[in-house]
Amino acid sequence: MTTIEVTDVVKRFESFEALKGVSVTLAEKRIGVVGSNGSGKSTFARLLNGLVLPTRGSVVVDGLDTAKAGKAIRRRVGFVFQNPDNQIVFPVVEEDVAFGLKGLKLPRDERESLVDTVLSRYGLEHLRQQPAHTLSGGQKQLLAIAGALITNPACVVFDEPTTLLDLRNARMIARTIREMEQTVIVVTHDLALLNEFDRVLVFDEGRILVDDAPSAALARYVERMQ
Ligand SMILES: Nc1ncnc2c1ncn2[C@@H]1O[C@H](COP(=O)(O)OP(=O)(O)OP(=O)(O)O)[C@@H](O)[C@H]1O
Repeated sequence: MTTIEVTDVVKRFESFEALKGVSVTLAEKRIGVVGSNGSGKSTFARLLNGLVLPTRGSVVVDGLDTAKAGKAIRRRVGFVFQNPDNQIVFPVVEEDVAFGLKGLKLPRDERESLVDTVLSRYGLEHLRQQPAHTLSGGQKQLLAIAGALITNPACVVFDEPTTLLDLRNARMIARTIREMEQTVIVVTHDLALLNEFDRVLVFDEGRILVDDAPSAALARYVERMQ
């Protein structure tokens, strides 16, 4: 289990405060993050593995501060972006999925075996030689998840993982997330995705407005949106 301690975080982009003092400790296995457009959810998600650093305050992951140990934290906390096209960097599926292993200096057979395992876990083994840009939207999202998981992070942050997908692929990704062994933190507008989660945070104008079990938190969110 991963514990992430966010303490009094302000994030400013030039003069705009996207986060206005957020404090929360995340230690549950499945945490959802919802809120209106521009409320700071993506900024919060990116803080959790040091993709964004706080202007004030701190983010500490299992005792490591994101401002000082970003690289070690990104091995522990993976990130899946909303649009898999932003995450796919190599032309061929098997090369792309292996990207996270670069720099780890693994022997070739060990690397190959990790690639085999992760491709088969996400049902992508028959596509391994295929150009990544020819995959369907759902397959690309699975490839992005496979690429984030190949280094076996303890926690994975998803930023709107089902937004670009059709119903069938959205359901497949939802099931994939539900079945993951890792700690997952999911930013989404798809409230049904969070039904069986442990905890839901509702963001509003750069602050956490509600922090509760899914049914209570989502009811407050829906009420507020009316
Ligand atoms: N790099 C940046 N530079 C300037 N402003 C930014 C930057 N990143 C985010 N913002 C601003 O911070 C605010 C919060 O953005 P964020 O992406 O965190 O919202 P969000 O809740 O994820 O929204 P959405 O649901 O639309 O994805 C927005 O007003 C956005 O314009």
